[in-house]
Amino acid sequence: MSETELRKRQAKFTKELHGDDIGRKAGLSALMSKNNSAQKEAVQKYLKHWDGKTDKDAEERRLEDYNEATHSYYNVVTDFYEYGWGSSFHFSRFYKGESFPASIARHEHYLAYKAGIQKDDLVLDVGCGVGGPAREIARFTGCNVIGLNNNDYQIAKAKYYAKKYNLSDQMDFVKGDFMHMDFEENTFDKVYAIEATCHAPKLEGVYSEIYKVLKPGGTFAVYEWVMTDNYDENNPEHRKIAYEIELGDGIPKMFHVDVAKTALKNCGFEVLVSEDLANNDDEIPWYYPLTGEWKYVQNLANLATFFRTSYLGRQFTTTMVTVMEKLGLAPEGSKEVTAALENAAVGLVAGGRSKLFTPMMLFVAKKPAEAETSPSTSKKTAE
Ligand SMILES: CC(C)=CCC[C@@H](C)[C@H]1CC[C@H]2C3=C(CC[C@]12C)[C@@]1(C)CC[C@H](O)C[C@@H]1CC3
Ligand SMILES: C[S@@+](CC[C@H](N)C(=O)[O-])C[C@H]1O[C@@H](n2cnc3c(N)ncnc32)[C@H](O)[C@@H]1O
Repeated sequence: MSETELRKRQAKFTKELHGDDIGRKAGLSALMSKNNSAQKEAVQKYLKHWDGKTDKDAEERRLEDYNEATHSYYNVVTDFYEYGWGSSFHFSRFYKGESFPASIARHEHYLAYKAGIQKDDLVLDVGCGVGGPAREIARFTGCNVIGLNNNDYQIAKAKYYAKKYNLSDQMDFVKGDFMHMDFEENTFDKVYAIEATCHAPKLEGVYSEIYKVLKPGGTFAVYEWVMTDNYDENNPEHRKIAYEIELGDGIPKMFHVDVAKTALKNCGFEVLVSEDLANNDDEIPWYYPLTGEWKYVQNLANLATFFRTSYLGRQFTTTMVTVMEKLGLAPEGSKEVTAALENAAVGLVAGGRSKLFTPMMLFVAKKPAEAETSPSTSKKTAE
């Protein structure tokens, strides 16, 4: 199917699934408004690739179908993410006494700072979600942001929030696959990506597209999801953790940190910073909201978030969604989505505790000032 046909089909399906009036409802009330048969189809489209198989053929199929698989994943999890986490879909470090939203915002500010984003810069947010980080970074720096996303539902939501918070003049959100970007070469002053490029079937593909659209001398900063140096692909215990993360988070294949670093260099980037922000002595680990350990609760105002993300809260949500599905209040397949998200939580905590995995491998990379983009090279690596 051609790219244009796929886009049309995905846009039509989004209308069927979520209706026309996207934005006003979020979380469980948005879930309750979804079309039943479309939801069932979306859940099947996502889960068909995660049938427990970890052999090369199964992996190959997931890599090939990355666009549809991820599109379907975010069609079914976005409402749960907003309900449980908020509108920035990423992790962060936690300082003692710091509230949950403050730490999420600080993580975004830090990336903007490392990327050197300035007032009036034109910035690309690769895999922008519903625009939480774009809104924060635009306010923080005064830059202009284009958010790129292959999920129509999230784009509609991001546009709705930008308007609601009077930020439409500073940002726009466009549909597109980050493996094949439509922007002109040398367009953006800075590019950032937060916990999104791990959905790529090949990191060289997305990084080379970023290189292409970045101006010479421009900076790309990314929080990458990778398996660390402690990870051994041939160790079944390790592979199980990686698979749980892939399944629960809609990722075709978790790559090793060296794969990411090498990919950046192969695309022509000069890697200025390469640091695992999770590899530290922080008293409060990044994955604490998913562990349900009360000792880490920093702020009573965040109790609702803490409860929803904790093991107990997740069981509560699963039970509630199961009952809602039985009563016809939630669309069919919602229960399966909460089960997949449970895998995500378990895999992420196991990966975090064992330091086999990090969601915050910070890379800051520069496109050399004298760089000439050769379309043939960037095309070749994108394939
Ligand atoms: C998928 C990628 C690359 C990044 C997303 C990171 C996180 C924002 C999510 C990873 C697992 C998610 C879960 C939830 C919210 C968003 C995540 C932490 C829930 C807490 C949402 C509410 C559900 O009832 C349970 C979910 C568990 C997993
Ligand atoms: C975990 S979310 C992170 C969103 C956002 N960066 C944030 O922190 O809130 C990953 C995002 O990547 C987007 N994404 C995944 N694959 C993509 C692709 N091939 N092209 C464009 N966006 C993609 C998803 O739709 C989703 O918005």
